[in-house]
Amino acid sequence: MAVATSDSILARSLITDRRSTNFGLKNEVCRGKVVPCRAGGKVKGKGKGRVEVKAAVQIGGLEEVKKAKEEMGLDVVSEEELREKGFLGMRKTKLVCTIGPACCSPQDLEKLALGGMNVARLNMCHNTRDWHRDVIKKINQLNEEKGFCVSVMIDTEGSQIHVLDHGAPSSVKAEEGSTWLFTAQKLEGSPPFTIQANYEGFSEGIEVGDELVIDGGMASFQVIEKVGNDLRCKCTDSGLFLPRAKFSFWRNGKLVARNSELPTLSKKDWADIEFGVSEGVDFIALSFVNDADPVRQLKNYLYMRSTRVLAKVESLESLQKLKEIVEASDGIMVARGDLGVEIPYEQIPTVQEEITHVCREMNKPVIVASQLLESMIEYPTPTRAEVADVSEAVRQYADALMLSGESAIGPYGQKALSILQMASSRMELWSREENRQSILHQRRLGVSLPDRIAEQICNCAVEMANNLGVDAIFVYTKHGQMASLLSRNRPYPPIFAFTSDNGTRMALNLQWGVIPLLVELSDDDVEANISTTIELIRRKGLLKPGDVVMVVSDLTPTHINSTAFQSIQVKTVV
Ligand SMILES: Nc1ncnc2c1ncn2[C@@H]1O[C@H](COP(=O)(O)OP(=O)(O)O)[C@@H](O)[C@H]1O
Ligand SMILES: C=C(OP(=O)(O)O)C(=O)O
Ligand SMILES: [K+]
Ligand SMILES: [Mg+2]
Repeated sequence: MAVATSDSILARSLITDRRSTNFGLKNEVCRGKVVPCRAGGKVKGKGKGRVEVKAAVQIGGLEEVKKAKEEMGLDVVSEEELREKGFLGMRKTKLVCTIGPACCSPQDLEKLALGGMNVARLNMCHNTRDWHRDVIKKINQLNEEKGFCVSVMIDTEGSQIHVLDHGAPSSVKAEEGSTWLFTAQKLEGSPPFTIQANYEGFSEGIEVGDELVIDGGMASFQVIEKVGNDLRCKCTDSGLFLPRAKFSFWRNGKLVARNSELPTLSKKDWADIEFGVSEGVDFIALSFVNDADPVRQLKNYLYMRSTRVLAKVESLESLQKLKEIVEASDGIMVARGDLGVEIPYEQIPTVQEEITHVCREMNKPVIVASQLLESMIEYPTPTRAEVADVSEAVRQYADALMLSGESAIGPYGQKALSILQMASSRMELWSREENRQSILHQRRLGVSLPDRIAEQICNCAVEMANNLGVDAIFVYTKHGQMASLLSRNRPYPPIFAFTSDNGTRMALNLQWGVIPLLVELSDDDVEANISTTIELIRRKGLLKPGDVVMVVSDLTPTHINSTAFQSIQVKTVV
């Protein structure tokens, strides 16, 4: 252990702790002995914890490139929010908006970006690839020309048994006691009381007496006869068939598990994935993941690309294999729409809390999705119950909240987004005041020593940052690992994650409390990185004298002779 200090007592007191970590120093380990070293670098000490920050020395043509990149450093929305609300007032919970016909013009997309949309979601169930391509192009333009930082996610269609044809353009009502035929055969004309399912094997394993539930409870039927593959059913609970309404079968109060017969990644999904990759999307969300295999398969396919794979938890099977799915993926979506078709409603709140907890433990970002402000698809105000649901997801420390139809087809998408924004800021403040962060336990993640050191550094850094009341945490990251380990601890101050990898920047957009910035970073000069980035934020007038920044750095060796460097430093801006 080495210590940079003007005070030999501090150095000697550290000897009592005999573990050889490399906290705050190049990792030359000496046990039980104080070895004085001369520190280089460009940071001058000025009393305890007080330093003078000098601009990094920039050389020749590099300067131009660096300046250009710096301009992309902080996105316009974070900058504005920081000016308006200060470091501690910044929203930490990330916001995802589904883009649909109601919000796909450049003007609408810009309003959503200004309103705090961090990730735009494109649901490949709907519309054409050309339409999606056009939206991606508009978002890229907003990012490049107007300084936004909006990531793009595509969401696969996946395979699910649903209504293909119900004989009407919109909804059809089923009255209690009426008898209906469910078939996979193509319908000729619009025969009454007949529903076409999308999958030939939809009735396999289904028995007379089973219950057929539409859209998780919109309407219910009892199977009264099986004719070949067709099912004749009697309506036991009246309701509506909507386009693409979902089927689930129940026996003795339990779901008859059947989705596993369908492939998670269909031919169309692979074509959509190829499309997404060629368009450079940042996230691919996989629908109806039942185990870790399709996630691994897709990750292998994406090998060496920065595209992140999110698994949607929306089936009974995915709950049974939750941990292996979380482990294999880069993040999770709690897709409550379909999940509510597969498990009884009353289980959704506890299942959501469990999933967010597991994701947090395993350090994977989690999105809580579907029906957050459902009534706003029609009305300009949410129900109070919806606001309470949103706040609960924030209280559980989900990384992100998602709008679906509220933004895709509703006329009040921007307002819905502003409600998510306000409700999350409010609950984050309350959680901080109640000191709820400290209640959360975490399991150890890392196996190798460097991973364990990184994890410990981030855990300690956040505890220190909260106790000291620092204004911001700065971290330098290649793949986003250190930034996400800090985020996992849900610190009070925002985490400014500096990276020279744009893929990492866009992926970090989904992580709680992280403001990702694209900058040119040195591979071996930590002090230069620190002074350049502090200067970058200070030049914008966002850091002022007296502000305290905690700097966490982790430099992995790039060649054999160099050493790892991991440190926590607390700097007061002068
Ligand atoms: N790209 C799109 N084009 C047309 N309509 C869309 C699009 N994306 C979403 N929608 C509409 O918004 C609704 C809500 O979106 P989402 O929750 O993603 O889909 P779903 O309800 O099919 O699961 C959809 O039912 C659909 O009517
Ligand atoms: C987000 C979900 O998936 P999709 O909208 O694709 O059905 C869901 O089911 O909640
Ligand atoms: K989908
Ligand atoms: Mg779904």
